[in-house]
Amino acid sequence: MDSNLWPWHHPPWHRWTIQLWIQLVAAVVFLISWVVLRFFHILALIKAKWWLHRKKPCSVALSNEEGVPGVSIVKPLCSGADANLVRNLETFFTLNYPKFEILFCIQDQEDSRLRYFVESLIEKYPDVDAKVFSGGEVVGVNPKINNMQPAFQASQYELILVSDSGIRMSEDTLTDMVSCMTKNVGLVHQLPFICDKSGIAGTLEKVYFGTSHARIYLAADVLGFNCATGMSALMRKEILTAVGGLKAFSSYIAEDYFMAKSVLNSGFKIQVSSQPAQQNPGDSSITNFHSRITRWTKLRYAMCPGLMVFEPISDSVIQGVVCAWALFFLFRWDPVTFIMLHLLLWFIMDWALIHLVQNGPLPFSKFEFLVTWVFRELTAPCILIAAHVNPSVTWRNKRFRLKWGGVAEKVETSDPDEPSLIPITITSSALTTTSSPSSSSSIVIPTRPMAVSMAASTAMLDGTMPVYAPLSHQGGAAEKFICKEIDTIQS
Ligand SMILES: CCCCCCCC/C=C\CCCCCCCC(=O)N[C@@H](CO)[C@H](O)/C=C/CCCCCCCCCCCCC
Ligand SMILES: O=c1ccn([C@@H]2O[C@H](COP(=O)(O)OP(=O)(O)O[C@H]3OC[C@@H](O)[C@H](O)[C@H]3O)[C@@H](O)[C@H]2O)c(=O)[nH]1
Repeated sequence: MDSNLWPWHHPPWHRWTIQLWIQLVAAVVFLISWVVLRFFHILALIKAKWWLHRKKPCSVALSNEEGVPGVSIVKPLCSGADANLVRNLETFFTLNYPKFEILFCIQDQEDSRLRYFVESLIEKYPDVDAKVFSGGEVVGVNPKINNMQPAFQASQYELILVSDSGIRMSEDTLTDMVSCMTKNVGLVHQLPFICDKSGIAGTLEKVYFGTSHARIYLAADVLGFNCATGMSALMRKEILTAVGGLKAFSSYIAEDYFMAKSVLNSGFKIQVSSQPAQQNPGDSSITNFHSRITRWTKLRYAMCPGLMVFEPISDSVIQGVVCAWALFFLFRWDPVTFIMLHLLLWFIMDWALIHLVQNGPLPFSKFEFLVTWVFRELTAPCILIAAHVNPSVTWRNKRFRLKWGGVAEKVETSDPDEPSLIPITITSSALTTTSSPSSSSSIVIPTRPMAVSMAASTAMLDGTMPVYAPLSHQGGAAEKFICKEIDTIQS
């Protein structure tokens, strides 16, 4: 090739410095990453279009008990304010699957609030086989595994569904998942998604799980990478038992990734179910969302350090900037025009993807989507940076240090995140008319509004304790939550 011809604005090849060669290699790598990411985007769209929300779940019709595999549903529950908990749990009692048991795992033996909620539901649905385990068993570092251990050991069926506390089910979700568990499949997981919610935090979560997360999750699934998250995962018990049961995963915080790895190592496939997971947390906030996504990023970096390079390159803003530079370096293309076109294409593909994942009208306008999408894409690089700043992870007020490979160790702290407790008597009529608390015992309630409402509702429903809450919550959100909670249980 005539060395003066290309790239025409640089000196001839034989006069190139090391620096120019490095720039050339970087430019080519960036442009390849652009093509690869568009390919991932297209794969995700195809998978979403042809796999998600299919009318007939997978292949088998599972309508009666004959020959149907039984499912032990393990529900790890731990204290924390969540106004949707009862409604979410109730959806497991109304599943139309013919053969299942629900094993509730209450982490804290003293947690009378959770016990009350669970026992009320068990009483309301006497035909559903449900049991309560409390206190867990310490078999390792991961508190979710410790919490689930007794239930796992007592489980009677061949399939285990690990289902996090914030998950809702439609009547046919379990049927859909089981029918995806074909002969060579060992784990069926749900694409994480989120229920419709009003408010900025709900919109942000929906935009994230419907675009950025769904893109990489579905593409990874098509390409056969292990991407399973453990919020809703149906597994063959024999595979877990063969590697030592849940205990085998207790040294990791990302137990979900390692469970899926075991399934793959045992020669089985993992399969994404056709219904996305319906996360329905009652305590959505932008802060909660960011700390959760940062925690997940830290877990991924510890497990697969290569992602520290690949994830930034696959970020829309970072990729736009580096590719704009690459095209300028190689062809003197206008960087601003490229970035605008790049973001527009990315936006349109994300818009199409979220529609496929949602499979119905979105609970926000196009304008709200645009604003939230821009916010999410601009803050995404900050999350990647934040994951490097502090290597320890905080999960439900417990802190862990991650080692390379994903093994975790607990960091003993004085729990700075633990809310301070202050008891203040509430004197609202909305509270006092629904129970007659005795004054013989007392409870202290955290200052956070949601926690106040939940703790107060327990006391109300028990009818045995006086109710305390900060005066600032009287007549406000706390009371409304309490009344809603009581209605849900009593109806
Ligand atoms: C030029 C090439 C660009 C390649 C870009 C690759 C970017 C990969 C980014 C993310 C990896 C997949 C993330 C899936 C969502 C995981 C959500 C999550 O973090 N969940 C955790 C908590 O539940 C869980 O413990 C983690 C589970 C899976 C972690 C996956 C790790 C490694 C997978 C490697 C796959 C790379 C290729 C992806 C191809 C699309
Ligand atoms: O100390 C704990 C923490 C959590 N859990 C349970 O673990 C489940 C997931 O907890 P959260 O909702 O706080 O966390 P996430 O949704 O981020 O979890 C996700 O990341 C970490 C993985 O181990 C999980 O499998 C995955 O679902 C819940 O059911 C929760 O009750 C415990 O039982 N004990």
